[in-house]
Amino acid sequence: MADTLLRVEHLRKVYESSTGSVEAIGDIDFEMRRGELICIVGPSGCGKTTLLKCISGLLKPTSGSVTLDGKAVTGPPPNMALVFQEYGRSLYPWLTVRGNVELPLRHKKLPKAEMRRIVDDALVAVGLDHADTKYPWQLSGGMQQRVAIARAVAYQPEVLIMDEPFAAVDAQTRADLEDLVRKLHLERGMSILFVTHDIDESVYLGERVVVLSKSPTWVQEDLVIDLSSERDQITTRALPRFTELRTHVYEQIQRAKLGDAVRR
Ligand SMILES: Nc1ncnc2c1ncn2[C@@H]1O[C@H](COP(=O)(O)OP(=O)(O)OP(=O)(O)O)[C@@H](O)[C@H]1O
Repeated sequence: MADTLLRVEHLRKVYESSTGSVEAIGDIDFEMRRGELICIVGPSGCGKTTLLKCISGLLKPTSGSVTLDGKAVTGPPPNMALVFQEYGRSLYPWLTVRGNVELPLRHKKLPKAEMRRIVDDALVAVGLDHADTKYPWQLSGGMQQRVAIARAVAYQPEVLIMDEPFAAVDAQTRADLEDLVRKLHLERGMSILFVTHDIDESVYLGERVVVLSKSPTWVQEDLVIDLSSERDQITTRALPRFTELRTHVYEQIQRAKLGDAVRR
């Protein structure tokens, strides 16, 4: 694939323990181009977190490989950022918003003015430029998740991995954060791999939706989302094509749950 950023090849993961072994990932293969926004969906417990842990170098696969920007992933890659569902646990309560966003940049030893410029830019990008001196516990859940996203933006990773990032916020905040992700992708060309349980969210956000089978998982479908890149919560979700796509993904997940999809 031209300009491949991330390549997952024949990835398999079996958890071994004293009580036996669990094959979480059967055989996963997919590629992501630079600048793409891909959503991953699948039935509950199918192996999404295991897959992300292998991609982010936190877990060693049993076999197969992950390659980022041409380099084999054998530990957490420096050019990757992660945003998780538990924003409360990913922010340091004793640091201000600015301090939290700055933290991963500190080892880059940037001149002070450059660091300030990058952090200011990231805070503006997520709409938190007015809140830089606040502490996480003074912010709403949605604002805290914006801080986590600003930290990832400031770090300027090659790829941003998001694991169910909006599962713990209310519906209105979730819609705003989805639009923030679309904006970062469109305006900054960020490459984003986004795992979600929410079928509508996957179709609204993604340029592709990768549907995983039930565990031990494999890629049941890799669907191109042929909606315009300019999306908005009201008109896009009201399009007949949006409804067709979400119905299709829904049916695929039902098949995945039943385990009746046949691997070609
Ligand atoms: N450390 C572990 N040891 C043994 N089995 C595990 C371990 N972690 C996960 N599993 C098993 O691997 C399978 C996939 O789990 P995983 O958490 O990756 O799925 P998931 O799709 O992220 O789940 P959810 O939809 O609940 O977020 C499940 O059967 C789970 O019980």
